[in-house]
Amino acid sequence: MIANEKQTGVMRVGVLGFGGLGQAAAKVLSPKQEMVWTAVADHKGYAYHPEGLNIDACTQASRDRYSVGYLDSVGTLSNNSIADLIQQAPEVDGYFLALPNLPNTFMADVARQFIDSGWQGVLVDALKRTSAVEQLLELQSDLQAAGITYMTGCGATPGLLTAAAALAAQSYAEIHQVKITFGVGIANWEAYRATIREDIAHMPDYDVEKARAMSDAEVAALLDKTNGILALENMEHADDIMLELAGICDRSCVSVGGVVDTRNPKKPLSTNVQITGRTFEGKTSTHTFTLGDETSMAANVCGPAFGYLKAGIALHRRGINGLFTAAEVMPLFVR
Ligand SMILES: NC(=O)c1ccc[n+]([C@@H]2O[C@H](COP(=O)([O-])OP(=O)(O)OC[C@H]3O[C@@H](n4cnc5c(N)ncnc54)[C@H](O)[C@@H]3O)[C@@H](O)[C@H]2O)c1
Repeated sequence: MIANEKQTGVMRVGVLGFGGLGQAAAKVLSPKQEMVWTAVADHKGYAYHPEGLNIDACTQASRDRYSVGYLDSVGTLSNNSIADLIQQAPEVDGYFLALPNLPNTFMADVARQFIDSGWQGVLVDALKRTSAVEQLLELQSDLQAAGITYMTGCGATPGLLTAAAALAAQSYAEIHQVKITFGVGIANWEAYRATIREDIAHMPDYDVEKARAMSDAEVAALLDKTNGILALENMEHADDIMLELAGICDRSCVSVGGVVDTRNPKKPLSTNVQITGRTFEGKTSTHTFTLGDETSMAANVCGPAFGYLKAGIALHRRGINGLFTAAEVMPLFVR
């Protein structure tokens, strides 16, 4: 058995959702010494082992039988997998919520399940929509009272790029514009069903409910029409509210758009954030932070998510609970 986290320094980590991001998250964790992956849930079941889960066995169960709940000895099938896992695994220090936010109220509902359960620890999400983060803000005092430290918007965008904007803003006396442009390349859309549906929801004539209700065949037919490309602009993205909450600029100064190629792992363009402002000397300038083209969406979401999980655990240990965003806390590198 792994001794208590405070004695060993090892943090016990759970991943909720075992799709594209959840499986990548488990791979990101596997060489880490400071974190051990002990819990996972998907929509049909969960698996838990206090000494760590076997990534190959979990991936195989998910691929061949569509749920980690089928795993021998560590797996349990459940229609209420998140609530059941929370009860079965009280010593998990923190969870990465790699779950679809479909409907747009889902993540706030999951947060309420944690609040009601009596579990205390750290939650990290990679939420995208402004309105989803607004729902979590309404839970601020409940999270504090429950002893939960919740880090929201901690993926790539929002997340890494929002944090880069917050850092770059320090050169300026006034921020005029933050422009985020992302390029994502994935070999096949079915590896990231929720991500692609949530992106489709931003297209003209679509919304979250319409995209959520689409069958796989309908998604494939839409992608056939666009040659596998989703081009998105002026998206409702929580980078805006996060930078506003951090006191950096009004949300109207922030814009997010990008291109997703669902048929080619090569990025269609380089992901970047441009921060334009005026210095104290009156000069207008732009800082640009560009992600390396070789880094995948999964690397740029899961790396930051665990960096913020570590930062959240440090805050939680100091008795600091409640909701934080990626724009107000520095992620801590996980060794
Ligand atoms: N912020 C960012 O930069 C960023 C980037 C990419 C993706 N995302 C977000 O990450 C999320 C996950 O995306 P994905 O493509 O990996 O999803 P996916 O569809 O590949 O996987 C979703 C997983 O969640 C599980 N699940 C669904 N409902 C559940 C429930 N009620 N209880 C337990 N498990 C449940 C499914 O079984 C599956 O394992 C999406 O919301 C997406 O928007 C954020």
